[in-house]
Parts: sequence; structure tokens; C-alpha cells
Amino acid sequence: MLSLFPSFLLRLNPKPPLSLFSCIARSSSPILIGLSSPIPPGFFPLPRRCPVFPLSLVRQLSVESGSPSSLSSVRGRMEVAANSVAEASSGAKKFWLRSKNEAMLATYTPFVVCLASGKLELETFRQYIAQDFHFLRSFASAYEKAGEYADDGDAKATISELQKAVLDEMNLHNSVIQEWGIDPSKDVLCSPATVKYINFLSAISDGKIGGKDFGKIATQFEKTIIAAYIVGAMVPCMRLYAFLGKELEPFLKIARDHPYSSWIKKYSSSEFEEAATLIEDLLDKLSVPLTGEELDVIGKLYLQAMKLEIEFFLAQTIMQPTVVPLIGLHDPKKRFCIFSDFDLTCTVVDSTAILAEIAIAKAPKTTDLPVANRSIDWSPSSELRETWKALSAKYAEDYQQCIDTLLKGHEAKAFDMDDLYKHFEHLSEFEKQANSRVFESGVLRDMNIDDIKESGEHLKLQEGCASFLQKIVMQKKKMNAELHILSYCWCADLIRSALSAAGCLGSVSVHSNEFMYAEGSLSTGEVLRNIETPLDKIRVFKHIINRSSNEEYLSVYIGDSVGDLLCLLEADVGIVLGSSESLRKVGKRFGVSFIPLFVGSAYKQREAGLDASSAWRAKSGVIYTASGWPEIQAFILGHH
Ligand SMILES: Cc1ncc(CO)c(N)n1
Repeated sequence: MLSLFPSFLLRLNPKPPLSLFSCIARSSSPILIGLSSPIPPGFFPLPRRCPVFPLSLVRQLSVESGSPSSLSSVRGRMEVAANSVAEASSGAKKFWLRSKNEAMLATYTPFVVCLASGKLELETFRQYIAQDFHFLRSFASAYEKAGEYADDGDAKATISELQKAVLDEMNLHNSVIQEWGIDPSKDVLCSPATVKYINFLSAISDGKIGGKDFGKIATQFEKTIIAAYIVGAMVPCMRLYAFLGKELEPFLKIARDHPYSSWIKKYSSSEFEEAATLIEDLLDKLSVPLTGEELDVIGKLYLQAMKLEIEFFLAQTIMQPTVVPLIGLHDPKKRFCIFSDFDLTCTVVDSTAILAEIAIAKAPKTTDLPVANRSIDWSPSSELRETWKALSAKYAEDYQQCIDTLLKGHEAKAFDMDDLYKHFEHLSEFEKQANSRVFESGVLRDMNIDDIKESGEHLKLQEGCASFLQKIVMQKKKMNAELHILSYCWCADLIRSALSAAGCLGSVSVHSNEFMYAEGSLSTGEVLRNIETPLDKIRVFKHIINRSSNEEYLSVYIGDSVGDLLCLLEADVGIVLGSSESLRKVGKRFGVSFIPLFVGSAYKQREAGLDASSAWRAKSGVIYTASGWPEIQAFILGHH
């Protein structure tokens, strides 16, 4: 119907540079910023896949009613802050925000999950307290050294305050010890992981840093630097504990008498938070006179201390079966099927927006036209932009109506999968019609496959997504794992290029729609329609799962929107990223519960008896929410 690109015009402008997309894709700042002309709200058909980030986009897309308040959900602290690593003015804050992966790894260690669940074996806790006592002693002596080295009166006063806080912590340990009758200083030797941190800290105090020996610490200035290094190696321990304290605080309610309530109360207390802030401020203060190079050293010490903390948790002797990490429960004789949605689950920008931009950038602008044909307010490019705008507005409106229809009726008292399937037929019909409208309008015609591939290669993935996929790919054989992308995206080439740039194409199965190309490179506008609807997704999901009917499997589905709901519920573990409100509303309407993944893990741990292997097999209408890929990785793989 529409002939947007007369071929003579294309020849005039065969391949406009795609630097615009590269710039969007590479930019770490929120998408759409940096576009030459701002994209109006509702421009792209985004609402079915609304992301947590970027905030600016969520605010723009009022369609999803992504009110900022919905972003600070239960586990909102890390993700909201994470967006501002670059802006964080404090060095200590910056280091913490960069430690998200490590913080998640610590949270999902068997020790911490068992501790939260209230079912950690007493003997394990005892051993831990005994090890921690050694740890705290080294903390106290490091403060001693730092206090000597610091030359500023205020800094010295802060350090002595912090020292008091450590003594306070040791008192808690003492009371625990008395309660359970052990004397750690006599009875328990340091474990190798404890020794590692203690040696690390004392080496810094002696001026041995990063394999280098600073020799005799002579001048006061050198001493001040060493004081900063010592503190830099202690800050992450304090911040991590304050973080874990807050993560564990809700579990005080898990049982009327949580056996480890004194531990949880200690580390979730405002006093401990104050101590953590105090030492962070101290680090910032001590860092003021340092050179960039010296600050880098602090960054490295911070990260190393974080890693040693994780090793410390991992080294705790856990005898009981644990429900995390998931890979630990998986029998490699069985299939391990990991499914993920693509748009806004893996990516930061919806692929419809990318494809629209490629098409618009390709279309001739006024200045490309022969002078005689120029008009101020018309060009193929501007016309295409208008067509897209209309298609998107229509999609957004109809989509919202579909969701409203889905939400009609009473909230289900109990989860009912069959009812849910029935209600998804209408939404599925709508998605197909919406696609037909796009395909028939011709807006996807005459796009160059090379441009699509280039955009795909520069597509910005969610933080931690690529590294998770790579890790799975690396251990695929050993784990008997499969990675499947299930996507509504119109053009699988875009997905394949993105995966290829992330270094994992060959090992991921992409299930999506395919552009058709004429003469090998220009899209004809026709699309092989494989996956367009929620019902298509679940059909393909089940087909893959049942491919070998006699083989057992463990399945995880990761998604972000209403279109993923059925798969999220059919998988052994369904994990939601992002904050889509319609997903939550529709879920609730049909009796689905949304539980933060960490909370869910601790509950599973509580329920798990001597057999944790089948803990996650329940199609019970529960979906788990996660803050991002680092959390998913910590849950599925842990340190593996
Ligand atoms: C392992 C460890 N890290 C940090 C703290 C906080 O002081 C602690 N008590 N133990």
C-alpha cells in the first residue's frame, strides 16, 4: 500500500551512517537521550515490555503507569542506586555500587540463605561465630594501626569510635558464645578463608600492597596513605554486613522466635548502619589528598576485600542440603533449560524502537530529495516517522484496553492456570492484529540487513546479562544446559547480532520472527511469523521442554511482562525483571503471587527437609522478582 521508498531515492542515499544508533546503543546513559529529535510519549509500542530502567524512559512512557514509586519496590535499593554509579560523588559509594555482583553473591550463599530461613544448623552458626571472632580481632588491630597512621584529629576520633563499635560486635559474639558454651579464642583454629582476610588486612597495615612492599613507612604523608588503604580494605566488610542486615531483617518475622534474631537485629540496627556510614565517610575523607593512582589502589583493595568476604561465607561448613545455588541441585544427567525473553529483559531498549529508528534513518530526508521535489514539511523520512507514531499510538491504546479487559472481573481466590490460558486468547488475537497492521503498512520494508546487524551488535544489554549468558555458555556441557531466547521481536537477526557481540551466539537457540530479504540484503517487509503472542510463547516453551519426553529437566524462565506470564508460571522457576505494573496487576487478578527471589529462596530453604533437590519444582502460581541479572546469576550459579 504505502510506497515509502521509491528506489531512485534509495540510490541517492544508499547507506546513511548509523552512528546515531551506535551512539544510543553504546551510551551508558538512558536511551533516547541523545536522539536528535525527542521521541514523544507513546511513540513506540513499548508498553507490553516496560523496563525498570531507564527512569527517564519509564517516566516518558506513562502508558505503563510506571510511577517512580513502583520502582522502589521491595528490593529497590540496589537497582535504583545502580543507575547512578557514575554520578555518585563519594568514592566509597561508587565502590559499593560497583560491587553489586559481589553483594548478590554473598546474599545467595547457602550460609546467608540458611541464616535468613532460621534453619541454619546451630553447629554451623557456632563455627561461623568462632571464625568471625578471629576476623573481628584483626579488624580491631587494623583500626589500631589506622589510628596511629592518621594525622588528623577528627579521623583519629572517628577511628576510635569505630573501634568501639567492633568491641561492641565482639560483645555480641561473646554473648552468643556464652549462650552456646564455646570459647572461640581457645577452641577454634582459623579456617583458611579467615586467615586469608586476616593476612590481607595485616599486610596492608605493614605497607605491603598489591604484591608491592612499600618498605618502611617513614613520612607522615605515607602513613596517611596507608591509613586510607587500611580503611579501604575494611569499608566493604562493614557495608556488606549493613546490607545483609537489611536484607535479613524481614526474616525476623519468619518465625516467632528466629534463632538468629540477635545477629539479624545487630546488623540491621541503625547503629550498625551509622557505623558503616561513618567508615565510608572516613574513607572519603582520607582519600582527599590521594592521587588517581592511589585511588585506583583503594578500588582494588575494596574489591579484593569483597571477594574475600564472599570466600569467608562460602567457607562456612554447611552440612544441610541447600536450595541455592540452583545449579547445585541440578543433576547434570537431566536437562537444564534456561529460557529468557529478549526485549527489555535482556535489552535496555525495545527492538521495535531500534527497528523503527533504522527504518527512519534510512528513509530519505528533505535534503536528500532533488531540489525540485523538496518541501518544508514532507520527506519520506518524516512521513515514515508519522506512520510509526500512529502505529505506536494505536498499539499503546489498544494494548491498554486489552489489559483493562483482562483485569475485569473479580480477583481470583486461588490460582487457576486454565482460566488464565482462556483469558489470554483475546490478548493474543490483539497482538497478531497489531503485527498485521505494522507489516501491512510497509514500514519494515527496504531495511538493510547490514544496518540491522550493526544495530544488533551495538545493542545495549542489561547490566550483567551478557556475563551471565557467557557463564552459562562456558559451562553448558558440564551442566547439560540449554539457553533459549523466546521473543516477539520482529527480526531475529537483531537478536542474533546482539548475542554474537556478547560472544554467545553459537550456544543460544533463538526462537523469534524472521525478516525476509530480497537480493540478499534489503528487507521485503514480509515477516515469518513464528512467535507473536503469549500463547505462541508458551507453545514453543512446551515444545522445547517436551522434545525428549522421557528426559527429565529443570526449567527457568526469565521475563518482564504480561506476554511472559504463562511461561513464568509453567517453568520450575519463573523470574521477573523490571517493574511492569500490568504484569503484577494481571497476575494478581488470576491469583498469582509475586515474591522477591531472595525471600522465596529462604522460604524454600525453610521447607526443604533433607532433600532440597525438588525444592523448586512447583507450579503453584508463584513468580519470583529479581533486581537484575547479577541477582539471577547469584541465584542460579552462585560462585560457579
Ligand atoms: C566476615 C565479617 N565481615 C564483616 C563484619 C562486620 O564487622 C563481620 N563481623 N564479619
